[in-house]
Amino acid sequence: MTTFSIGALQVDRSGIPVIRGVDLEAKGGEISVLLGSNGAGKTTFLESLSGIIPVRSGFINLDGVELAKLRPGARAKTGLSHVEQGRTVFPAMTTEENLKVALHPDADLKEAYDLFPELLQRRNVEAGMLSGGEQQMVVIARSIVNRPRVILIDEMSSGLAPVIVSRLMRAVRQLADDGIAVVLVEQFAALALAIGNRAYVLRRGQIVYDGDCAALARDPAHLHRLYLGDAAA
Ligand SMILES: Nc1ncnc2c1ncn2[C@@H]1O[C@H](COP(=O)(O)OP(=O)(O)OP(=O)(O)O)[C@@H](O)[C@H]1O
Repeated sequence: MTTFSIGALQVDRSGIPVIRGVDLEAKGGEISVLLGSNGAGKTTFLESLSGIIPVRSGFINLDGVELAKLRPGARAKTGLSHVEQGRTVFPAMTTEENLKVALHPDADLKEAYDLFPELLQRRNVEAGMLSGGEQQMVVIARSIVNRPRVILIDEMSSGLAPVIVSRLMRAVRQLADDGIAVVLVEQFAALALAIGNRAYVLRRGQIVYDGDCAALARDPAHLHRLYLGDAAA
């Protein structure tokens, strides 16, 4: 079973420490939910894992392979996939062309369409013409065509209607049930905790909660205090 293990991670932005000694473990078959208020460092954390920005120190280990010094493409080849914020489809290309962009010659689109069968009837539509929810489906589906072991998902729900968000959450649960280790950064804390296994709360670049999703979901007041820190004490 996949183990994605991050330890003592430190990341700076413009010379300022943003991630300050983070430990996190994500296991295959599980959703690790990462919560935290705006500016806590969630996007910076995911970007440092996939190699978009460099780490200052610490380790990023995927099933015994150390990733922290590898380029983004090499990290992807070891099985790490990153669904970035902002639904970055290629608008002039069709749904299917978008799905094929990152496809290895020996891979196929079956799993992408199994995850989101609704994309089949939209396969020849230009991605720029799709709804926001459909575009998010394309981006998530594209992230699995090369069979990653780990998927990092950043704010997939922003600006989408609740019924679409629920649909996406079900799909993300399906990915974990298929054995992938999912790290889910999400503003809709209650929805994410409902499908997740392990929860982490990040505040000012440090983990202030590491525990069960269900326990945190049962105690919204605790979650609120974790978000706000001393200000809520
Ligand atoms: N390109 C950058 N250069 C310098 N500082 C940055 C840059 N991007 C983000 N930061 C700073 O790093 C900190 C963490 O930002 P980050 O976007 O990682 O937080 P976040 O938890 O993802 O927030 P949000 O929920 O708003 O996306 C913030 O203080 C932010 O101002």
